[in-house]
Amino acid sequence: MEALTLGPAGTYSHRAAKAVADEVVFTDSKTAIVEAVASGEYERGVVPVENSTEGPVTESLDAFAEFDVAAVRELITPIRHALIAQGPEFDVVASHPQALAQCREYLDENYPSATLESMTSTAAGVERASEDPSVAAIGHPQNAAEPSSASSQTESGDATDSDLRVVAEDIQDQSSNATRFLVVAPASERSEAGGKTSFIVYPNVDYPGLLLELLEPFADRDVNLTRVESRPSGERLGDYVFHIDVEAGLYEERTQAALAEIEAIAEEGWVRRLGSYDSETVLD
Ligand SMILES: O=C(O)C(=O)C[C@]1(C(=O)O)C=C[C@@H](O)C=C1
Repeated sequence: MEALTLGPAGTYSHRAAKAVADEVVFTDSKTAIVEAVASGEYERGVVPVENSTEGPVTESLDAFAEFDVAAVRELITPIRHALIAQGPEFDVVASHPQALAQCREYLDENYPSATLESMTSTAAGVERASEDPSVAAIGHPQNAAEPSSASSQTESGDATDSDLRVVAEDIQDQSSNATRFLVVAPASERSEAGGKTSFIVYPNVDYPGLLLELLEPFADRDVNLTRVESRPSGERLGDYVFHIDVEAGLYEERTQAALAEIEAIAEEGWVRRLGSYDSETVLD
């Protein structure tokens, strides 16, 4: 099966996608991944949704609220960042904003005067570092070639891709840094089977105790919530869309009963079931 994910080759998304697809194709936006799966252009998409250090990947969450897709699998992968450059001297550190944020303390301590540059992905930062010796990237260590020898310089002395080296390893601020990805499929493949369920609620009303009312149906049935995230609806200030994950499958009577209560509370808005899925840890 083919999966669309964040490129170019070498991103953490690529590494996660390899665990579920024979062929991985790339784009440079998470919204584009979800949209392409919703429209049926791709059978599967792999998008990051949450990091243990930096929290939600908001672009992915907003895309789930905008486009109708099913979440069919969860992948959790440890994220161990390396600093990759052509040499130890550089002025700029280029990476995905999530990766820059996950290494904030390390960068403040070791490279306080470096300029931080946001890229569409960690691997895009590596490409940038391969083209410019004044730029370092943050990404998976395998994006760097072995330390270069003099023979890997071009005649002009320009650096080649193989001049990239790992300047420092394990630079993430938290050693347990991990990112959670969801594998998305067309809405028709939504499943009721699995140990976890994700859904999105837009109540389109606001009154004291609303959030409590939305969560109580699960507490009442002893269903554990694993995540609650509020995102602005974009309609008006203070108006939210709630992303809720629970540790129960849609096949379970208690999940269906809780969701029926929530649908009644959100009758002015909408509830989208992303579906149920199982979770697995993908190493490397
Ligand atoms: O840039 C990448 O390598 C990605 O796959 C994206 C992403 C993200 O958006 O969270 C994925 C995992 C890491 O947490 C850092 C970046």
